[in-house]
Amino acid sequence: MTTVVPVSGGDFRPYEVVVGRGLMAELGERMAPLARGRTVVITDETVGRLHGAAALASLKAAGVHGRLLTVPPGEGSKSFAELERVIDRMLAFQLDRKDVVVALGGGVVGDLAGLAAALFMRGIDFVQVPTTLLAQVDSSVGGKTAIDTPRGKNLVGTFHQPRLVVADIDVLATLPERQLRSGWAEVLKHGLICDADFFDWLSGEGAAGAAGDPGALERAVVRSVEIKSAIVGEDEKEAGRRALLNLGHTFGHAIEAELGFDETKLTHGEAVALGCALAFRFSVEIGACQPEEGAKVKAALDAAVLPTRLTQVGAFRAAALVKRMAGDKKAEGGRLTLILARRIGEAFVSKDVDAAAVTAFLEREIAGR
Ligand SMILES: NC(=O)c1ccc[n+]([C@@H]2O[C@H](COP(=O)([O-])OP(=O)(O)OC[C@H]3O[C@@H](n4cnc5c(N)ncnc54)[C@H](O)[C@@H]3O)[C@@H](O)[C@H]2O)c1
Ligand SMILES: O=C(O)C(=O)C[C@@H](O)[C@H](O)[C@H](O)COP(=O)(O)O
Ligand SMILES: [Zn+2]
Repeated sequence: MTTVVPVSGGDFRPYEVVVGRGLMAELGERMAPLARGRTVVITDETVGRLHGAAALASLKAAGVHGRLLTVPPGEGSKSFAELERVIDRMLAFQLDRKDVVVALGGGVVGDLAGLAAALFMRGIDFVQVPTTLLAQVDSSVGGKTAIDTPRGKNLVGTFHQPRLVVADIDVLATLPERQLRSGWAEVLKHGLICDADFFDWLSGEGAAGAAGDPGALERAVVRSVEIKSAIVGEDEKEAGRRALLNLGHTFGHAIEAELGFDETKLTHGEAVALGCALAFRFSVEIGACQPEEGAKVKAALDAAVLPTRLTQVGAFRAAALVKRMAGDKKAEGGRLTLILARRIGEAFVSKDVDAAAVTAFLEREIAGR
């Protein structure tokens, strides 16, 4: 069964997220009304090899001319250098304002291609065809596009909403296990933010999704997209409620930056898992949340073989992590903003968090206490 989740609200043009099986074959047909001219399919080398031909064949069958533009796989492609190269190729292909970019890949391709589309001739349309679980449940929806700088994650970017998102559950069959589990962290995050029943299902019967069961994956993708769509519709530019989607990310992004964005050490999803565990433990420590809730979060993450302790990941300095956290986009005047929780399913934005308390907390975590 195919599910269509609408994304609408605020100032942006509404669009649909289509979730189901066998959708790659329908890509051309679904895109034809948007792509009056040509498309460039931006992908990475791995996804291009596995799914590029199917995407191009589907476009061709619908009379849409497409060509592939390939970037190296990995977080390193979210860079000024790669952005420049991609835009230069788009100019060399003589794309014009009526042409459409297709982002075929995980969150890295989506963030980079989305930013290239936003900048090219001051902005052209783009379509997200997410091929990782993480991209299907999170990065393909909501219009955040960005590259990293050595100073931090996603520090240069725009809000540029896609015209359409096509999430084919079948493409997840080729995804390595570790990537599937990374995406699962963002799925669990959606339950933790605002849907305790969803979290309970994910921790029980639904956990089959983390092991690749397509039925459970489909349900997890649909519910995640519904949750994200509702939040983005209310607050596109993260003036308030959208910051909840950053649960686990203030810690997570700092940890990723300290590891030099090396996903062989820690993927984004793993960083989010660890960040969620830390956010719940800190919430317990300040008395906002009961210890049993933190334990349930850790159990769900452990079951998905995701990290929950800094000591599992590497050696860190608390002061260095807190310095990174103060440079996060949610920080105001260097004062920390954290997403904390009252219970599973009820996260809240906490501004002006005491940096000394966070440092002391992290020192204990680093010492394994
Ligand atoms: N814009 C947003 O709202 C948002 C949300 C969450 C994450 N992100 C960003 O997304 C990025 C992480 O995305 P990701 O986890 O998808 O990583 P990724 O894009 O690097 O993909 C992970 C790996 O899986 C491979 N791959 C992708 N699809 C495949 C498939 N179907 N079969 C086999 N291999 C496949 C890729 O080549 C890559 O090596 C981070 O940069 C993060 O900051 C953005
Ligand atoms: O869409 C959002 O909003 C999110 O926060 C989703 C996050 O999972 C994602 O990693 C996002 O890219 C983080 O954004 P940032 O603004 O904290 O860089
Ligand atoms: Zn994320």
